[in-house]
Amino acid sequence: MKHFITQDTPVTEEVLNVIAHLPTKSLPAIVEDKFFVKLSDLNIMRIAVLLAQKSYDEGGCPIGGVIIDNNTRRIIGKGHNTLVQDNDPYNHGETSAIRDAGRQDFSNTTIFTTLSPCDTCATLIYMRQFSRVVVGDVTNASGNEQMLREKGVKVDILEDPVGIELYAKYRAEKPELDMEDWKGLAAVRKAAR
Ligand SMILES: O=c1cc[nH]c(=O)[nH]1
Repeated sequence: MKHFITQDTPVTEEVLNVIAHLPTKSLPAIVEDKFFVKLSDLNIMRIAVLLAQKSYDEGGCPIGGVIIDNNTRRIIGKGHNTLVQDNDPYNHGETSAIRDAGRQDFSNTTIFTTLSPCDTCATLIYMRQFSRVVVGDVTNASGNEQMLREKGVKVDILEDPVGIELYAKYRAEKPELDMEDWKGLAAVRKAAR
């Protein structure tokens, strides 16, 4: 059957939003491989930011992640933070995308994250041997980029102004949630002392 999104489909925000919302497992039936080849790093980061927006709209922390195969540029995993939605003390944008991709060899893949990875996500990124991480926001948070480079992960900064604005808005609205999510409950308690 012909794919719904083909190599001739223009790369628009609306199409990227559909891809963000579709289950990853359904993508091969709906999106032609040649469409993925057309997507630039900026386009993939937009998908991650649209996932961050989805989380924000659900009342959660606005951080999204997308994992692509370096050769085919096909999306093999994606997700967003669900600390609030799932009442899960640890489901970050990156871990959500990694869980979606499953237990596999990530050494020929790139993970896009809308926010600079926290200590735990950064550790997971090098422990699972990702070849590259693309970071969409080092304005609101940063710190693990150098460590990742030293561990052999290629780090590219590709800031997305919409994602940066969204995160700054959320932080201003929910500073405690931001701190709990990024630094843990220990940091929240320390700040309250
Ligand atoms: O890397 C991070 C940090 C905070 N929250 C996330 O979802 N990811």
